[in-house]
Amino acid sequence: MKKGILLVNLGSPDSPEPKDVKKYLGEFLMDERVIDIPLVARAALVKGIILKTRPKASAAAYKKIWWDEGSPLIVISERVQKKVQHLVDVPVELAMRYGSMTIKKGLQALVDQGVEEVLLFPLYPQFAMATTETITVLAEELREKYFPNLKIESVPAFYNKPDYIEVLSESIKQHLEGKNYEHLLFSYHGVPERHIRKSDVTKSHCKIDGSCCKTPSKAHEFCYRHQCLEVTRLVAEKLQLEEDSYSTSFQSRLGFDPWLLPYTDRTIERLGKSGIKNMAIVTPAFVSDCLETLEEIAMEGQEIFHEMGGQDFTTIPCLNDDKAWVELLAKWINNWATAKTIS
Ligand SMILES: C=CC1=C(C)c2cc3[nH]c(cc4nc(cc5[nH]c(cc1n2)c(C)c5CCC(=O)O)C(CCC(=O)O)=C4C)c(C)c3C=C
Ligand SMILES: [Fe+2]
Ligand SMILES: [Fe+2]
Repeated sequence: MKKGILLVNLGSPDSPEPKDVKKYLGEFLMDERVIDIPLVARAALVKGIILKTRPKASAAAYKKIWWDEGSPLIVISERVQKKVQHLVDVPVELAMRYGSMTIKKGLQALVDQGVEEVLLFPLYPQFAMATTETITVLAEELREKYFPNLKIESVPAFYNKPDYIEVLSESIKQHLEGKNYEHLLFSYHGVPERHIRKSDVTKSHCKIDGSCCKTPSKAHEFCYRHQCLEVTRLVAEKLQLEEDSYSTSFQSRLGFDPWLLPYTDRTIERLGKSGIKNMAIVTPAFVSDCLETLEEIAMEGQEIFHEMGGQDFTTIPCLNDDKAWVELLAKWINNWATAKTIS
């Protein structure tokens, strides 16, 4: 059976203009695994409220980070795809969950090359209903409808794979070389607390406050919060960070529901107020820099820190097209193509 790979990331609008941002946000936020409320209520919230005001504000934010070649998230993902393709013998295509570079087009491109068995690779280290799950569910729906003879296997969350932790830790170490930072903040994209409860396969493990996340449980295979906390713990162990010199927070909350705590903006504020002058921040829920890292963290986060009296704010880039990361992706893909396992 001829094999092929489909790398999948989140997606971006076609341009930073409000009309394109509105179209993109409409598709993104109407996903039942992103805003997980009944359809009628979701449509009223998204179309009746969010899309009336947010596209203009989001478009202004996108304009600040947009590159000549396009959206950073897409341009970086394309660079990764091309570099990985040079290192493996199977076809590698790239798709986005939302926007123009659809998963359907990605699967079609592989089928057109004679591929019969696909490794679907969501580019997210941690599992979340709003990221990994929505990709695998949509790919399966498309397979049933358009590609019934195709076999699709998905890469599960890779947050605790030793070789991933090694590559991430090394990248953080390199970017902190020569920096006299006092605190390293691990900021992960947030999700509503409700999402964590919904993904609890045991239906009884999750305590939301995080007290459960250190108790071994089957629930952790699908617990975003546990997986984020584990990345922080494993990197801190690898880099031998001193206790109290690092912490974890969650960014980008939307709406009024409770999201995972503590919030990144409040944490930066608190660190600045507490007299920390030099801080660094890393964003390991994203493998590519994007609006949430380049604008919300590197611009807004820095501004908050400075307003609170902080001085040096170091933002560590995502893995992007880092050589070691590309080589690791290629290694996993080659392992799957030859031995059917990515380890
Ligand atoms: C770990 C990855 C992500 C999770 C989990 C996630 C959940 C999530 N996001 C929203 C709402 C928005 N996210 C937006 C941008 C955005 N989100 C992610 C990743 C995750 N989102 C990325 C990589 C990006 C950047 C995309 C880019 O083009 O660079 C936005 C749009 C921007 C804005 O208006 O702020 C929204 C809205 C929800 C509701 C959610 C729920 C679980
Ligand atoms: Fe998001
Ligand atoms: Fe937990």
